[in-house]
Amino acid sequence: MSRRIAIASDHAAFAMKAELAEWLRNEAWTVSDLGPSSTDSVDYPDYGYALARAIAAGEADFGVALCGSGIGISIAVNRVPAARCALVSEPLSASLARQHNDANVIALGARLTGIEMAKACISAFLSTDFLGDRHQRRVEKLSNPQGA
Ligand SMILES: O=C(CO)[C@H](O)[C@H](O)[C@H](O)COP(=O)(O)O
Repeated sequence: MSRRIAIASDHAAFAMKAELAEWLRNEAWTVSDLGPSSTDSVDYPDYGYALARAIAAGEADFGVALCGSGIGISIAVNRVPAARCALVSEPLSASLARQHNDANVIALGARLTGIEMAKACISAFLSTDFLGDRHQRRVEKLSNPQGA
């Protein structure tokens, strides 16, 4: 299995991004840090789109998207059709996002979720497979918002 993961944030989650990137590298993931590179104030859509484009281009298998609440960047990521981003705050939702939704990006809120809970969510996400079957049909419909 390929182990390429991209991570991006805004300023509010810069410290969490740095810690999670180092942790993921220690967990044997090849990590692409898509920024930002400082705590200067930035706009989460810019980084969410960069992360989603990396997923769409096949440059990463999974993504981690971070902002203060996780809300803004998850909305941005989900505007790129190839990305399926799940905002979570506990590990069961992270597992279900993989099992039922084939999510390829996990979003977390650095101002709401502690670092150890964030790691637990990411561990659950990355160790869980998509179940397919009836969920496949539903996930395919996510790529066709105009309907059949
Ligand atoms: O997008 C968000 C809220 O939906 C994030 O929490 C952002 O990180 C937040 O809006 C940034 O706020 P700031 O006051 O500019 O730090």
